Amino acid sequence: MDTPLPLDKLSFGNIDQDRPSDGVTKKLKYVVLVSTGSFNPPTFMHLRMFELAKDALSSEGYYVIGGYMSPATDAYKKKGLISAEHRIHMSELACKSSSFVMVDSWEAKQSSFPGIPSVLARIRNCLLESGLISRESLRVILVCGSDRLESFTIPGAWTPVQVRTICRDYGVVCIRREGNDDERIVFSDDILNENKDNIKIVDDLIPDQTSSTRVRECISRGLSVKYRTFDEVIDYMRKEHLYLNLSDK
Ligand SMILES: Nc1ncnc2c1ncn2[C@@H]1O[C@H](COP(=O)(O)OP(=O)(O)OP(=O)(O)O)[C@@H](O)[C@H]1O
Ligand SMILES: NC(=O)c1ccc[n+]([C@@H]2O[C@H](COP(=O)(O)O)[C@@H](O)[C@H]2O)c1
Repeated sequence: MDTPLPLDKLSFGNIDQDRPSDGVTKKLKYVVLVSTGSFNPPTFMHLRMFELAKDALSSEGYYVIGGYMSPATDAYKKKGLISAEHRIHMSELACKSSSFVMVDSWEAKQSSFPGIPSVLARIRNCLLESGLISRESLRVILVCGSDRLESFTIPGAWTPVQVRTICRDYGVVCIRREGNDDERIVFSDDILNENKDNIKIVDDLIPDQTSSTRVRECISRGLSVKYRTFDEVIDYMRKEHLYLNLSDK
């Protein structure tokens, strides 16, 4: 299925002006951030992750030119996962407030589960084919939370090839979640440890434990989710009667 990658929010800025003031002289690299997830529904935290990753990478001399949320396909079959159509639409509503984050619906439209390396490769290839950026100056980096990083170490959840590809060929920015000991996770796993220089762990000064599960739970109990996610997402969920009954699927 031909799904064009949206490019409208990519911004190359003025790379000299944006050079960090701490005298970092290494050549700036353009970064595109990618977050895969169910986004069932998207929350403020899903967009905050991009802001946190961008701040962290900018301070190291990288230049973040854009970001993509990649909602999972229905073939992911996670409990309570509502249709990709709704999740894509809500992710698009969530991204409206961002100057640089877009939605790539390619993964969501696949009839089988493509796996994160394929999502990252697809985004990188589309960007290179666009002619906007050269292979040497582009880095595509996965943004995730601690639970995803930890899942890389759970036997059977991923193949070693997938984890190595993600960490070595792309890189990971991990946003610490629920006070997780991410450093220990990296240290105690062979593949993560051998790629530790490509894994950046980021703490939010204001940690936020919002999760989609908790948002769904609030909705099903008739509780407010205002200030947990975007008003447009709330309006959409209300209009479409989403998550009212958690035993739906
Ligand atoms: N509060 C948070 N702090 C750090 N990372 C988060 C947070 N919420 C979500 N993430 C990360 O966002 C990515 C996409 O998450 P996902 O869509 O699975 O949301 P979730 O809140 O974990 O969902 P669910 O509760 O349905 O499992 C994952 O890498 C996840 O770790
Ligand atoms: N082995 C794999 O490739 C694998 C395993 C689990 C999750 N995922 C990814 O995680 C996303 C879903 O995330 P959550 O389970 O956090 O909602 C999907 O987009 C999928 O790409 C991939």
